[in-house]
Amino acid sequence: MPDIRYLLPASEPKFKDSGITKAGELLKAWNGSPATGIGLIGAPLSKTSISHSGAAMAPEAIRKMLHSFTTYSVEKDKDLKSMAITDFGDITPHVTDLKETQNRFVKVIQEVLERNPDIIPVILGGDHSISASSIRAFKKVKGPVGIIQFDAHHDLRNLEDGGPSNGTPFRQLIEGNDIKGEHLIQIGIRDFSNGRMYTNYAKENGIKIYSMNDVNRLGARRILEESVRTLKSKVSSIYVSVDMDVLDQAFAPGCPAIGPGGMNSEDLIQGVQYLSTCPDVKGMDIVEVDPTLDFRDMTSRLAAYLILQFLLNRP
Ligand SMILES: N=CN[C@@H](CCC(=O)O)C(=O)O
Ligand SMILES: [Mn+2]
Ligand SMILES: [Mn+2]
Repeated sequence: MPDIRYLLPASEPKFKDSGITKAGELLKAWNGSPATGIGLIGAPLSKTSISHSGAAMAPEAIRKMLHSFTTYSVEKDKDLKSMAITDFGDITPHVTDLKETQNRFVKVIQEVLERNPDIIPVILGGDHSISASSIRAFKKVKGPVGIIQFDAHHDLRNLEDGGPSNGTPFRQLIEGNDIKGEHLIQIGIRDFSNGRMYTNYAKENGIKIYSMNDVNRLGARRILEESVRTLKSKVSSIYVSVDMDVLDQAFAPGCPAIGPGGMNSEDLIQGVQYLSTCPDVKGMDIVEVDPTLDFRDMTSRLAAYLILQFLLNRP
């Protein structure tokens, strides 16, 4: 670029405050050597969604929204500016072969985890189908895994009606013997969003359900403390799966399956912040954000904020 004062590449921010670092600046492309800390992996797949979804565009939108935050937490008086978030990029889906795409997701995430044993992966969906691949890879590398799933839905649908979709990831994991039912805890399950057959399937398989009434009665923090305590006595690591439709529609307009009566964003934020203090929590995904449905990037921005909260208490 020719050296003319005030003439900058279009991609550069138009204003730089010398006292502020933007959270987007923490993203550092993986250089191939073993990384530590939080590592982002994009899993841009939403052709597997039952409802119309553009969630494949979420990894890009969420990364962009990191630039709307600074690195400073006023609550903790802590600046994250010297930390890095390793960006592993996005996994390339096959255009038409969804099973091939899901296999690729397993293989790539497995290889990233094997070559970076100390990273805490944050996988950005994509619709919720990606969690079946991601948790399968996670278990291959880390051993028995317990799951804390934030979701309005069980995602335990039968596989005969539509094959592996965003409604089936936890059914696939149970039927594939990747996890036991007792290693899955579902938080935020809500009315008129599920079928009795699937709630019964959850109960018969020992899955612990905290409905929205439980969240309102006990508080997310107490539920998470109980969940971490239960899981850590049974498994070697905990994976958190955040389906953003666990939130009330007022907080997550960019999810395909929005509805009323869900969690508020503050409870989810505090919950993720608490989970970031738990050494047994070794991975997370954020799914079901569709930037094409979103309003003023509210849902992508909240997803980016959750990543920062997840980073906040890491050494
Ligand atoms: N992960 C989302 N699962 C929901 C929504 C499915 C959809 O409509 O796309 C479910 O199975 O009901
Ligand atoms: Mn859901
Ligand atoms: Mn889901």
